[in-house]
Amino acid sequence: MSATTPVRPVLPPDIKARKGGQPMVMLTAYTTPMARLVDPHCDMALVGDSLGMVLHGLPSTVGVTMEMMILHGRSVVRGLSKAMAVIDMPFGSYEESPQQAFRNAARLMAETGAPSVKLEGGAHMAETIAFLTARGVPVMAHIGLTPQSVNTLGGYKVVGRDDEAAKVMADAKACEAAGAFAIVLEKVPQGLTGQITAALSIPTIGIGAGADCDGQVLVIDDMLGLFTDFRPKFVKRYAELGKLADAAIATYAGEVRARAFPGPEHAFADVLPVKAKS
Ligand SMILES: Nc1nc(=O)c2c([nH]1)NC[C@@H]1CN(c3ccc(C(=O)N[C@@H](CCC(=O)O)C(=O)O)cc3)CN21
Ligand SMILES: CC(C)C(=O)C(=O)O
Ligand SMILES: [Mg+2]
Repeated sequence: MSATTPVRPVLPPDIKARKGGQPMVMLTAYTTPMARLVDPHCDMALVGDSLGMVLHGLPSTVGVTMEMMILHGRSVVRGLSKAMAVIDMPFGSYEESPQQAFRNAARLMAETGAPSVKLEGGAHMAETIAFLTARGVPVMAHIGLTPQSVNTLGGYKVVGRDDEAAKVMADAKACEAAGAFAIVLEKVPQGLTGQITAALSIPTIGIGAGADCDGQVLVIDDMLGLFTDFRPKFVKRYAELGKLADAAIATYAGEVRARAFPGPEHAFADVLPVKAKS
């Protein structure tokens, strides 16, 4: 491509068109440097509200605010040149009414530059998804385990076993009918994931939902071994960066205490020779 040809950004219709193709790749990113690492390899970068737990030490995603999502969303968008940003709507910013959801989604998009939002909920959010989609807000839905509802669900358990399966399928179909461009399936049994993926004309993106999805997403700090407070079964560790960092910090601490760091190569020469005292 010539230097004068602008790279056309990936937009939600491009993602939607990849239904049934090669699996799409999505990771979270919360900052510019992480976005730069994710961008060349991924189709989408998720500014997940998991940032509340991973970066801010919150006990769940319930305490995440619009201000936190905007600050991190801006940071991520600055680091992307190829992958499409998706930004989570935080708890309390969209559930009240379609109007509240539009006001906050528009703010997230306008103030971060992300071309799409994600919100948790199935059939009960369908009216809101349709309202947003009709007004220029592309929506990725998130069903199955919806972490913002941890207090009503009572934990981060599998959703959609036994008699619950029909409800998850109905949620998926309701989100599709409402105009969602893709759906995240979290901690859904793999057989049900396959049925949902086959039944829908929009892509499914799985996390703990097995292989039968149109794409996969993970929290980047989990797969890099940087976040270790909990380790769901669905996380595969591709690196142990937390362990590498611990070893590096321990070495630094030892060298400082032993006066082995800094060495002369890390220091600056004086302009004039320091005169020896006579
Ligand atoms: N770092 C991180 N990774 C995530 O995947 C993630 C977040 N944070 N924050 C928001 C939600 C919360 N999620 C979670 C959190 C914990 C488990 C977990 O501990 N799962 C265990 C079983 C727990 C149970 O049955 O109660 C597992 O083995 O899957 C799963 C998903 C997924 N999301
Ligand atoms: C786990 C993913 C899907 C998410 O919603 C997040 O990172 O907040
Ligand atoms: Mg989330």
